[in-house]
Amino acid sequence: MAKEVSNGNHNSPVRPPPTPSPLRFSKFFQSNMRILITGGAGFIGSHLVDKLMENEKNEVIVADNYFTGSKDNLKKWIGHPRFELIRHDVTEPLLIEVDQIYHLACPASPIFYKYNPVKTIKTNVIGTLNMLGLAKRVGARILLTSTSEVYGDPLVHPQDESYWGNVNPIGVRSCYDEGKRVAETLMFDYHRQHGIEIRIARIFNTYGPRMNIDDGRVVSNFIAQAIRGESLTVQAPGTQTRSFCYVSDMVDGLIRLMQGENTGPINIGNPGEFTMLELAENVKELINPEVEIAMVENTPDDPRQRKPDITKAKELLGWEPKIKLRDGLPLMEEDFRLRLGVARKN
Ligand SMILES: NC(=O)c1ccc[n+]([C@@H]2O[C@H](COP(=O)([O-])OP(=O)(O)OC[C@H]3O[C@@H](n4cnc5c(N)ncnc54)[C@H](O)[C@@H]3O)[C@@H](O)[C@H]2O)c1
Ligand SMILES: O=c1ccn([C@@H]2O[C@H](COP(=O)(O)OP(=O)(O)O[C@H]3OC[C@@H](O)[C@H](O)[C@H]3O)[C@@H](O)[C@H]2O)c(=O)[nH]1
Repeated sequence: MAKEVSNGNHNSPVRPPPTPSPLRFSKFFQSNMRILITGGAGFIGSHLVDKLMENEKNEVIVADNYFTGSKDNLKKWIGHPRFELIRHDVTEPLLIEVDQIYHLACPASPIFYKYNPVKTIKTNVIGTLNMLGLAKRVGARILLTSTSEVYGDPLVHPQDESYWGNVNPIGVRSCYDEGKRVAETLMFDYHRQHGIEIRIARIFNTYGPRMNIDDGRVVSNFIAQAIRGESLTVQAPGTQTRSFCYVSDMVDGLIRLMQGENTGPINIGNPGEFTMLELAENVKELINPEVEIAMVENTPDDPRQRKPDITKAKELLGWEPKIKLRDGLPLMEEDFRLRLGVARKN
């Protein structure tokens, strides 16, 4: 009979994890850690690749179907002996040998996740099942990038991890919100039932270089519009709030969570909260004071307020964000100007 261990976060005992792959305690001349990043060709994933590749003991494998990601984001690593890129859709099983899995694969921008909602659910549910099956087979630790959207249109503010959320189960955002909620459930069921080592990050709005220019998310929209000299499209009423985390802070938080001893869920985000009108005013002032701000129609079920309580991340991971919005926006502007081919006027 297997000895039962406590998972630290719950009173109920869990089964001990399966035996990790021998690769985790690897041999001479081999990397110590083989790390799979699903969705590694996307925005956050490619920055995570950059950070993990800095450690010479890591071998990084990216599996991505390029729906919203691109090989371009990884071009500096293609051909590197410690890097491998696989065109793969996570809704299909993947048979490889790895020690850690960062499971990011899923379109994140509302216009992309609503484009094919059934596929978004398949990605979240079947994709997460497949990655948990892989983790179980090889004894890998798996981290899921969940989202602040599991809190829906929150009635508690700021949101801490004990809040169960206020999600519309039949709305146009549900494919993503409910998909991620099921993905979290699957993670905990595999943990309790099979002893899989899990980590769950609830990511709040993240921004930075490499976001798709036509991504549709608010920071990338405003920066591209400001650079092109177009009006900044604030969706009504403009008083809705978000809290924006710079991508290097996010990557640091994800790695700490993976390497630490806590399953989560843990909020990772920047508690600096802004209305969309305030964001537009900041972008206008920093990037192009000549542009106008235009109020446009919003989409259904847009959350009215969002701000992470990061007490848990501070206490359990020793993590808090370092980059303020007004410092992060110019870093992103530089990358967008290069890609749009528009130089700054002096
Ligand atoms: N950026 C944010 O503000 C934010 C906030 C909360 C949660 N997240 C989560 O973080 C993760 C990464 O987000 P991002 O902002 O980098 O988004 P992104 O769209 O830039 O990256 C997602 C990546 O997943 C890939 N992908 C999508 N479906 C796939 C599938 N079926 N099989 C294989 N690959 C697939 C895409 O091609 C892309 O490379 C997502 O899981 C997202 O839900 C992001
Ligand atoms: O051009 C725009 C785009 C968006 N917005 C507003 O900006 C706010 C943020 O919208 P975004 O599309 O950037 O992102 P959302 O916060 O709605 O969703 C995001 O939340 C967390 C992640 O899981 C995902 O990356 C994404 O779903 C919304 O209130 C939206 O109405 C604008 O005012 N103008």
